[in-house]
Amino acid sequence: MLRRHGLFWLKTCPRLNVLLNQSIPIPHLLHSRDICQQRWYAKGKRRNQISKKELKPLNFSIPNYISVNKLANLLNCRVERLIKDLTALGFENITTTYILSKEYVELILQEYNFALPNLSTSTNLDNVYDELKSPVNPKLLTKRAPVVTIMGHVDHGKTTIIDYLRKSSVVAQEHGGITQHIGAFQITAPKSGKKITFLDTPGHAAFLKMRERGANITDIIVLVVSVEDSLMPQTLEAIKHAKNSGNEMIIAITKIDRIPQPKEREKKIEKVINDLIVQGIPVEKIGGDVQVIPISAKTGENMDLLEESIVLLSEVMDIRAENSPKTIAEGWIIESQVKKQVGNVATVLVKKGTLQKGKILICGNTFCKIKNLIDDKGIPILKATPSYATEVLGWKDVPHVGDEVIQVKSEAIAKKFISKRQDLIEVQKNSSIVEKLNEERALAKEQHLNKELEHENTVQEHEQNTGPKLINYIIKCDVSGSAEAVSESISSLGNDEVRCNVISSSVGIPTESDLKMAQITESTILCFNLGNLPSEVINNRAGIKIKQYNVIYKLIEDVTETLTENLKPIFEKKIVSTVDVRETFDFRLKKKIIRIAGCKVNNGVIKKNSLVQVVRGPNEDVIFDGKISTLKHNKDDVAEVSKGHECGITFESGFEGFKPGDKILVYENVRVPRYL
Ligand SMILES: Nc1nc2c(ncn2[C@@H]2O[C@H](COP(=O)(O)OP(=O)(O)OP(=O)(O)O)[C@@H](O)[C@H]2O)c(=O)[nH]1
Repeated sequence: MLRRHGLFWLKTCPRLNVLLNQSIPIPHLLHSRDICQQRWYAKGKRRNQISKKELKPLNFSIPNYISVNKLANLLNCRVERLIKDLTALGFENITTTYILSKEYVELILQEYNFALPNLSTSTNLDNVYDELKSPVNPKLLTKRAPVVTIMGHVDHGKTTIIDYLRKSSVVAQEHGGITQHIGAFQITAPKSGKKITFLDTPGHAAFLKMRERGANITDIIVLVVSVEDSLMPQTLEAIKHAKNSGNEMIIAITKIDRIPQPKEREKKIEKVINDLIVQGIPVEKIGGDVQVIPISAKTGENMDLLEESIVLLSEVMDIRAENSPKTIAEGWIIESQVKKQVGNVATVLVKKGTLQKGKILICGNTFCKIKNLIDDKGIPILKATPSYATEVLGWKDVPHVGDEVIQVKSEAIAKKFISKRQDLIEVQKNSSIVEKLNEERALAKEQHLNKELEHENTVQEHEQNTGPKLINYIIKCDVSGSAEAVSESISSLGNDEVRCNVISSSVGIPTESDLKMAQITESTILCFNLGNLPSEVINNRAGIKIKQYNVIYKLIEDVTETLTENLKPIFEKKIVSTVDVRETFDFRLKKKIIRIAGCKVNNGVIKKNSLVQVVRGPNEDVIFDGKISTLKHNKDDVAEVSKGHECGITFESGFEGFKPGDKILVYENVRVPRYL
């Protein structure tokens, strides 16, 4: 493992002395590529100074992964020497079986003065498709409609505003009254006749990620605040996102019809405005440019004003996009799902260019030849221009929400780039497997050493080493946005003892391979918004637990409960009776003399097999902790003796160290309820 901080290059590597006085920050091990790149960069000058003559030819090809032992063989050096050099390079706890990735091997080979073939390029998952895009040509920019996101606290009225705007009832169709995924649609503002595209972001905290994406692909954020509640936690969150995204903002104070009394209404609106000022929003009242519009989406009061404000602001912003016949189309996936009879469908918000039937799009690991474009009213359309959100049919696989869509010239190009991307994913996956393997080996070694030093609390140490207990889940949802959101909201649940572990999250009914994966990983499958599941899934032969939900907080509650049940039990002693030792008797049984405590029960009941502590003196020092062995009343064995009665007691493990004046505390171990 690499050291995370401090000087990286040490004196033991003579070629590295040049960097001795530089402190190179070392990022987390996972970013091995970055680490290598930093080192290459830091050493670039020095590298250029090494003449070609000094370099040794490399007569083997560098494998993607190789153990330290095998590398030493290839380099024809002793493995102890290689380990020493690796330690000097910043690796820790290196063993002969430690696996090195190609990037590290390249670095090491350079240290050993080998001539390297072309180094790994800096292509990564974020930029692998960049070369497909066309550079922006300012001359071709034309006006486009603003993309508006409505944000705010749960139940403050986002859906009702959208509902009013498009005059269709969305509120009534939703499960649990919560908007469960981003919907997008374009309206023509009735007064100005200008177009506005709305993204309907969900109000529940679980959908934070989707909302973040909404904020990033939007031009204007309409922040909805209920006049009755003023700013609430999710309003503050939305303000934070709005500030971070740098989008323009308009405030809509909703539900004003609920306060008909003008003076009282004015007072409440004032309070909301003041709360906004406290949050650093430059509203017009203090000379800022953020407009505040009190509205009622129920009665329609001031709704025209809100639309006009959006149109006006977008005019000022002069929002444009490139859309010439040659422009390569780009956009974002804002929703995706598998639809019965239609197949894979994704809503694409067009950023530039035009989507048309027959064009080919690439997105993540999938592509599509556009079969059809459908607008938000379910009507097929011929093309979708910038700022338009349209359902795109024809995807080979369901694309992920938030992923970028880029037009490509042919299916062959799409396939070529997808395979390039998949190679990168494979490398990344293998890297994490290798890292895990290296860590497991290091842990095993550590545990082996610990075993040698083992003493009474070894078990406890082991528990600490192995980390929290993982409760595994596989998530299946109707749309990929929900799958991500559900995964996001439960994967942070847990503590140091028990944690939720999301094995996978995807769209669609659980498949055979999901069930297999659940069996191998002992996972529960959480189904969200999937409707009725086939009985072969519910009653699967492997007995995999399948749980179904259509309200997100019920799902979170359930997972939390399961995690809580898996917390280690904690017991507390509860005293149920106290007994005084008054005298002691010696009783001869065959050849053995047995000592009996002659006692009186002060309160409660003492039972045969009761757990007891014998305590002594004013500090009640415990001199015995265990079970009683026999309980007698007069000369008879009895099951229990209650308050006020006398009894004779012997103790387990032959304890006879009691004397008159001692006290016996009878207790029960009571399980203490635990919470996450
Ligand atoms: N009287 C009145 N009621 C409103 C107004 N706006 C919304 N409501 C009501 O407030 C409740 C919540 O409204 P929604 O539009 O579902 O709120 P939301 O912010 O979209 O909620 P989530 O999707 O759960 O985040 C519903 O019962 C609406 O009828 C308004 O302007 N006036």
